[in-house]
Amino acid sequence: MSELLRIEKLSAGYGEAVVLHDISLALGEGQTLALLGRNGTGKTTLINTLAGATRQHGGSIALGGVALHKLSPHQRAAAGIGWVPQERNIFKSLTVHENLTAVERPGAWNPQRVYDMFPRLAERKRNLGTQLSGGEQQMLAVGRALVVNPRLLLLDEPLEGLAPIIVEELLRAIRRITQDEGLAAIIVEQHPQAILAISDEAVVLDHGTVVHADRAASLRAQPEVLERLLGVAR
Ligand SMILES: Nc1ncnc2c1ncn2[C@@H]1O[C@H](COP(=O)(O)OP(=O)(O)OP(=O)(O)O)[C@@H](O)[C@H]1O
Repeated sequence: MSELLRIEKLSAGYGEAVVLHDISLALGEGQTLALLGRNGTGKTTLINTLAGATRQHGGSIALGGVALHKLSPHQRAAAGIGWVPQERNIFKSLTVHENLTAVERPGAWNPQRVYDMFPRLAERKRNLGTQLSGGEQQMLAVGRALVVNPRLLLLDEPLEGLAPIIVEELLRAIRRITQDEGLAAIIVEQHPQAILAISDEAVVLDHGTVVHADRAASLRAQPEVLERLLGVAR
């Protein structure tokens, strides 16, 4: 398996404030990484740093051997970063279809494939972003990241605040994207059960640094470690 992402001795934060310290990790092509940790431990900051939305103070990030440091968020999207931020950030004044076509780039994913995966979005094709439920907005945010045809998908708490039936639908889609289609992904979650089950690797952050890294299946099989690191048994 060839390497897709390499982060070395990364420190980053907001303005002068340094939130992430000395983070090193690597991810292979097609692999899924569960990024775990309690509230406020730096998960979103790491995702935002990969997407280019924070200030990098030191260290390096390379995607497919290309250094990201000097690239803007837009250039990082072109380099292969697909970002689904915690706030979803869909274009609320555009229709579902326009949200997808506005950012579409050539590749395997196109709006029709997104509609095949999320039939609810196909039904809402001509609705504005303001007319969507939270779950539909999240599906659109995932679809919008996919039609950019990224090499690495970043999902920041994609299941947060959604009804159980929508969580199931999104989990099925994420499984299809990462396992069947083999797209590499980093998925942030505070509640590890569902995400560890569909991930290859797991990293736990605390106080802005990596405190545990393991195969996802191995971490999932150690409830006492999960309890100690995250305060949950499974
Ligand atoms: N815009 C910001 N400016 C300054 N500090 C920030 C900003 N956003 C987050 N922080 C700080 O960075 C630290 C890590 O926050 P972050 O949101 O990355 O954690 P998290 O693990 O994603 O938490 P959560 O699960 O609550 O989203 C926190 O101490 C937070 O207060």
